[in-house]
Amino acid sequence: MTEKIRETLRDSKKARWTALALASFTMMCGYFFADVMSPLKGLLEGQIGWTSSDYGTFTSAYGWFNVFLLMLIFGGIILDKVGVRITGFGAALIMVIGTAIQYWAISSTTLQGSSIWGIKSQVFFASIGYATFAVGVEVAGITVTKVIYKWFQGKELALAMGLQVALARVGTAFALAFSVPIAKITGVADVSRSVLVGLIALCIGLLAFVVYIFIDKKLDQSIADAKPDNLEEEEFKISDIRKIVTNKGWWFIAILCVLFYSAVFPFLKYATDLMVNKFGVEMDLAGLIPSLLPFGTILLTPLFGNIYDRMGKGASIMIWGSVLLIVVHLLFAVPFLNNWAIAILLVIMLGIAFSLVPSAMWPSVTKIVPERQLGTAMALIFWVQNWGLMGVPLLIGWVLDKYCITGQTVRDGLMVNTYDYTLPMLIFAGFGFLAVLFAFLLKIEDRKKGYGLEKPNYIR
Ligand SMILES: C[C@H](N)C(=O)N[C@@H](CCCCN)C(=O)O
Repeated sequence: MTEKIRETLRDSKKARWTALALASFTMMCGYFFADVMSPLKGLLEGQIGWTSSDYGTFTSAYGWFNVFLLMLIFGGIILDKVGVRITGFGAALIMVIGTAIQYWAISSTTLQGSSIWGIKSQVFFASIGYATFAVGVEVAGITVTKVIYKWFQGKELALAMGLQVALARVGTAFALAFSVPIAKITGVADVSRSVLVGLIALCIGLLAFVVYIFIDKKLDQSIADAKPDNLEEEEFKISDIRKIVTNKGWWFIAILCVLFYSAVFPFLKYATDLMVNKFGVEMDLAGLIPSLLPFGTILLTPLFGNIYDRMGKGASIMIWGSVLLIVVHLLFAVPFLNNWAIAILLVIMLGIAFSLVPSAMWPSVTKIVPERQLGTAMALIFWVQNWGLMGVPLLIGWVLDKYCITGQTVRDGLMVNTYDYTLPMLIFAGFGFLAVLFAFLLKIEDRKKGYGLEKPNYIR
């Protein structure tokens, strides 16, 4: 007698894609807000008198609570202990609270003129708001990974994760493209207006997650109904943290992650300046070339995810993506390749690398650790990654000031330094070399342990 496999809600295409759309929408709003201030640096200086170091303090706040107060790790543990509904709701709420604090700080006139611990009060509270928001958005990021695994395991797992990342990139692209127009919409520039739009978007994102909670409850009910013997699943224990950090495969992914992302996100922070100094692009247009990066990844990340689902080769995809990263940064370093058309080509190639690695890396984590440890494992990877995202921009800034100043010039009526970017680009290429090494180690470990990284995710 053949036993019929009982279906759960995840077998309904409509239900699982709706669940993905809701959770990804919340993340998209988070990514929009994460970058809403990036194009406003000049306006912040002009409108509310922020200096470059004020702006630097504010951006570095992203890691304050996540890295130093270990909030990200606590978030992962909470996720594995209490599940996606409470954690996701809490994370989305924290994003809203952080954003509201930041909006209050930026729009308030009462904070101007005073300081706290040597930091302008307005910068201080805006940074506290941003640091709070960062806890929410990072914990939401790991929660969404678990949400996607819950719905898409054995199905279109990497495609779904790729689509989630693609929607997040849409959020980033919207912030880069529309933050300045929003601030200037009435003709009088007001940076707080863009922050307010981000706050409204996040409130809608919170509502979307509330709707998700209802579908998630139905999924759990359908799983319980379908389980014939009603076996209790093993629960996450604090001792599982030891199991994660003694897992070599997990370390290889965490190190690959910090190396790869350190050669992309921190590079983007200096890319506009690189366009001016090396490729001779006008200041006003220089930001346009790096801003092309998210657009390519919107199409390519799900495409590569789909390839991984159907054909496997996850570890190989990560190796190829890291090799491409080296090629891009080495070509950026070659002094005579200084035509802006080459810069565009290299950013497009970087976009391909930045689609290849994430499309394979995040689904691969689910093959290396069991579901009950997924939140904590992801949180620990993000934590390691956040050190790189915080430290590498500081390292590059220090290298530029110490070794790369070539002279001075007048731009926009201000005397500024000119830089030779060869050394910073070689440093980024060095991260790429190490990333390839760890991607290979991961592939070898996969062969030894049989994680199935080279196998398709889709079980027909
Ligand atoms: C910045 C954040 N820690 C991060 O690494 N985000 C990834 C996407 C993670 C997707 C998890 N479902 C990114 O590439 O933006």
